[in-house]
Amino acid sequence: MSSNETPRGPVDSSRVPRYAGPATFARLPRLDEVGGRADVTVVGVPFDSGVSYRPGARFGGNAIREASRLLRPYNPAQDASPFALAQVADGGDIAVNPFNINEAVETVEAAADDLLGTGARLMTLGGDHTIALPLLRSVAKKHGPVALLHFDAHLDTWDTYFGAEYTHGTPFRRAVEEGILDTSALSHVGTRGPLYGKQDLTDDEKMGFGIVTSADVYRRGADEVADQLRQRIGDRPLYISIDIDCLDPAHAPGTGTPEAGGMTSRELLEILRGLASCNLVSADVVEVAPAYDHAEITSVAASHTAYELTTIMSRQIAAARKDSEAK
Ligand SMILES: N=C(N)NCCCC(=O)O
Ligand SMILES: [Zn+2]
Ligand SMILES: [Zn+2]
Repeated sequence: MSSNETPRGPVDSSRVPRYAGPATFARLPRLDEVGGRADVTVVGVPFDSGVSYRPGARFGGNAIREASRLLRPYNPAQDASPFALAQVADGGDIAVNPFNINEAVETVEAAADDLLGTGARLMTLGGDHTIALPLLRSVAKKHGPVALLHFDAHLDTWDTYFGAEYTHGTPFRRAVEEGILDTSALSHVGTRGPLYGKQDLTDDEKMGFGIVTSADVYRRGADEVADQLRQRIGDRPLYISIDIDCLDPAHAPGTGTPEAGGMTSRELLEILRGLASCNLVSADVVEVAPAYDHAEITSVAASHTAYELTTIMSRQIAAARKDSEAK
């Protein structure tokens, strides 16, 4: 979008009831309806062949789109209208091979290359957590090694499962091995639950990760946690990967590997709002498995999470545009 064009926003819910018509994220236009170019492209990756327990996250993206019908255009928590500040559009799904993980990973990387190549930032809706690896590869091609903020019950830095390198429990070990992460700014948030052994933590720390457990969030509060994370990240290009199982199963029952004792959706949203000044280059929300959901609890939480992330990106795009116009 050039600076003098007005972004095309969502369908007006006061004219067309929000439950009518096919779902796009937040009722935004499809990418092809805005000439194939957007500032932020929302894209689904219906892939869950990398899971170690309950399958079903392949249906996550569309469940989030359905739940996002109720999002409204003004975000008071960030005092911004994200879809007016920048062109946000729904790029549909990346169609990947469910029977060949390696091929699926390659397909996601190539599709992300194409989308990022248009100048857009990506707001990806998973899919299981395997897809974070090809997304990070693509982002690193554009920005160099990126800072990573990983919200998850799990470390996802394990080595292999049944000999498989690309799974939803291993993307961040692969990413560190490939040198696509800035190892001076890696954090897990929301970590909890049983591990295979203490070595899991030793390995993870060696890779450079800091851990903010879900109990830390509860004890210290969202603002203090966000402050600490912001300091660690600085002005590095940042990728945020959000496994919805970072939330307690009470707040996100619809997921494949639930763990008790997680964050509330309020804590997650507040931490994200506290990161609004970070240079967020792309993000994902993964592991929504609607078959285990009730009353859209999980997909509503995921849709609001994606909304906050989109708002952060839109605000930065608008601010950068203003800056360059002033020059
Ligand atoms: N990324 C998610 N959601 N889960 C990873 C769990 C891996 C395991 O079963 O040990
Ligand atoms: Zn997880
Ligand atoms: Zn995960």
